[in-house]
Parts: sequence; structure tokens; C-alpha cells
Amino acid sequence: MTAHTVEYIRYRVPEQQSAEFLAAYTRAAAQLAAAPQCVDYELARCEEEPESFILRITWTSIADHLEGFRRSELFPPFLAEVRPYVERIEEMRHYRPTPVRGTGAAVPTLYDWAGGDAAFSRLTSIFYDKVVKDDLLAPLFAGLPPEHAEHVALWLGEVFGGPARYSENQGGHGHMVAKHMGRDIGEAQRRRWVDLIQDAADEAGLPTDAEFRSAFLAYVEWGTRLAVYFSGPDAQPPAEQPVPKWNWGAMPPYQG
Ligand code: HEM
Repeated sequence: MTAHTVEYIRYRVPEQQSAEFLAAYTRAAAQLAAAPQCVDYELARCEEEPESFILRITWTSIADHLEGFRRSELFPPFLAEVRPYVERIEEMRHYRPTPVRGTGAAVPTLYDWAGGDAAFSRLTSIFYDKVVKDDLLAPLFAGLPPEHAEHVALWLGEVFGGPARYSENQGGHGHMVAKHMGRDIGEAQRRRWVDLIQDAADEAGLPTDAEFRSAFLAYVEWGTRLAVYFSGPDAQPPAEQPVPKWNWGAMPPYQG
């Protein structure tokens, strides 16, 4: 689990001071934005009681906040802005995140957006039909077991937020990495893999929106580059770890 700590500062600011309070924090935020100890921050205002504000700051650690940021040259200008409101503070403490965290269903997974199991089965079946006919890739996949396409579909489904069936039934991350070891995949082969899976995505009717395809391609770039590394002579098998989870990244889906 992360060592990050979350500082919560609760303020009660009279209505007539709230505009200047927000303006002061807008200026002070420049120091937070510049602080390497600050992961992110957010000042929220209470909907039911507009005099209540909560400032949430995620710090890389409590020590980084107290001994790093507070002793840095960023702190005096930060304090100068917020000092008039110190007397308005009702709580100022650090909280360590617990494992109880997650996301809701407001944003669909890439797996659901793609069309679930059926979409990934279509994708890998079309893809490996191309692979076995491809001049650069066919030699690597000689004697491909017939269930390979379905295994890769399970892997991709899990990576993109679907059920954990590759982890539960196919040996998980370690098994997938082991399948690439010693195969000596070259850059031209990797690039061909990337090209063919995009052609297969088109033919399989995967969504073509910019957000989905950019997230899909980002994973394919990342995954193929790791496959090349693990296929090479210097690869160290990684410690056992979960199947990676890919998400939308910078651009969530456009839901109109
Ligand atoms: C995002 C990139 C990639 C993913 C998600 C992926 C996924 C997988 C998975 C899940 C397996 C194991 C299948 C099983 O459990 O039976 C596998 C095996 C394999 N992969 Fe990949 N792979 C990727 C990139 C590549 C690349 C770039 C190449 C070569 C150009 C490659 C060549 C192979 C080969 C030769 C096997 C062994 C097939 C066999 O069982 O005979 N992979 N891959």
C-alpha cells in the first residue's frame, strides 16, 4: 500500500470572507503545485453549509510534509496567503489511506466499453489468424496451441477491467511472462504485432472512439515493449505480482 498521507484541513469561513478565502487559496495553490512533496490537492466547499470548507492535500509522506515542504522556500509565501484564516481552522490532521478504496461504476471499464468477452474473443481470433500468416511473426508462433487466442483474450479482458479469469485459471502474471522468456522478439516483430492487433481491432468491430483507441494502444505499446524485454537475454523474471490493470488514463470516455 502507498505511504502517502492525506492531510485534511477543515475551515469555517463566514460568508463575507469566503471570496477572499478562495482567492487566497488560489494564490497559495501555486506553492502546492510547485512542491515535490505534494501529490495533489483540492479545496471543496460544503453544499449544505457553505461556510464549511475542506482542504485535502495528499503528501508523499507525513515527514515530507512536515520536514520537507514546511522547511522549504515554498512554505513562507504559502503561509503568508493562508495565515489570516488559521484561526478559522477546525481540524488539521493527517490520515493514512486504508485498503478500503476503489472506484464506482460511473465510468465504464475498458472491457465493458469494448464489448466484454465476445469482443476480446473476436479480436484475438482475427489477430492470430493474421499472425500465423505473417512473414515476420509466423516463425515465432510456429506450433501455436489452438487455445492460445482464447488465453490472450482472457488476459486482455482482465487487464482492461473484466473478470480475473486469467489469474484464476491460467496461471496469472508469472505464467504470461514465462511464455515470452527466451523468445528473442525483435523490434520489427514487436511493431508488426502492434500493427496487426490494430487491424484486428478494426475488423473485430472494437469501438473506434479516440478515447478507447488511445487507451488500447497505450497498453499495447507498454505490453509489447515488456514482452520484448522479457524475451531477451538479460531478462529477470519479475517477482510474482498481479495482472496489470489498465484504465482510461488522461481521457475518460465521452459519454455525451
Ligand atoms: C501487449 C502485448 C502482449 C500480450 C498482452 C501478450 C499476451 C500473451 C499471453 C497471455 C501469452 C500466454 C498465453 C497462454 O497463457 O497460453 C502469450 C504468449 C506468447 N506471446 Fe505474447 N503477448 C504480447 C506481446 C507479444 C509479442 C510482441 C510477441 C512477439 C512478437 C509475443 C509472442 C508470444 C509467443 C510466441 C507466446 C507463446 C505462445 C505459445 O504458447 O506457444 N507476445 N502472450
